[in-house]
Amino acid sequence: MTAASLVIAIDGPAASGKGTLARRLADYYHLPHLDTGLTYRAVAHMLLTKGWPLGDAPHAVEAARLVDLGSLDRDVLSVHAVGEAASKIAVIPEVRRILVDKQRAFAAQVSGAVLDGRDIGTVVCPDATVKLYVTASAEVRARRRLAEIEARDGTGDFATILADIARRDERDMGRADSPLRPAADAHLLDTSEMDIETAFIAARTIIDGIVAAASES
Ligand SMILES: Nc1ncnc2c1ncn2[C@@H]1O[C@H](COP(=O)(O)OP(=O)(O)O)[C@@H](O)[C@H]1O
Ligand SMILES: Nc1ccn([C@@H]2O[C@H](COP(=O)(O)OP(=O)(O)O)[C@@H](O)[C@H]2O)c(=O)n1
Repeated sequence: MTAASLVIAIDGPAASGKGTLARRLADYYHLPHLDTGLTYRAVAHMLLTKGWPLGDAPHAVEAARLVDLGSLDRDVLSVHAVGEAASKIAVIPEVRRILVDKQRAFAAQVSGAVLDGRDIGTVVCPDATVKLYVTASAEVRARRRLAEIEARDGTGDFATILADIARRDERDMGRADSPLRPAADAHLLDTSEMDIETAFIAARTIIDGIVAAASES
């Protein structure tokens, strides 16, 4: 195996640190990175902007077709309310089908790629070279999200954020189409007691081990 075929799939619940890890790994291995959550957020944002209900499947499908991976604006889409809305439109199978096609095209680049989301190891890239399932306790995740919100606009309530995270976990893990769960061959990384650097080193150790074993075989 060569670095050119390295596809790293990272899944996990909200605020587990998968995006941070994905960006660090993409930088380290010189791979393009796609935060697939932004694609669901882009659909939700379009519906919210137009004032269409989040359960309006035909409009959500139309919005999904318009998603352009090259113009996903993280600053606009990372707002807490858009994440909440994204998990509501993410239950619509036709929306998932359209976005998964775009995500697979991204993963198929000759350079390889890093993708993070909820169903990368199970649905989008079932043949990924390495699959990581990043978790942390709901309390730790809520604390991280609160710190993030406070750093951005200075206001946030821990109990509300914890309840939002619990609701989002339930929706993401309980939906019929592509629920959040670790792929059978995913490596679990519980970052509850790891800082960002420690999680990055742990992930690299797993990836380098898999790449080395594959190049020997
Ligand atoms: N291991 C970690 N320790 C402490 N904070 C972390 C860790 N990983 C991520 N964070 C912080 O937690 C927040 C959520 O991380 P993020 O990568 O956006 O999560 P996700 O992509 O899973 O939603 C960010 O503010 C990030 O800086
Ligand atoms: N591959 C993916 C990525 C996100 N999503 C949905 O999109 C929502 C927002 O994803 P995100 O990754 O941006 O959310 P955070 O983990 O950053 O809070 C999730 O709660 C999921 O419902 C999905 O269904 N499948």
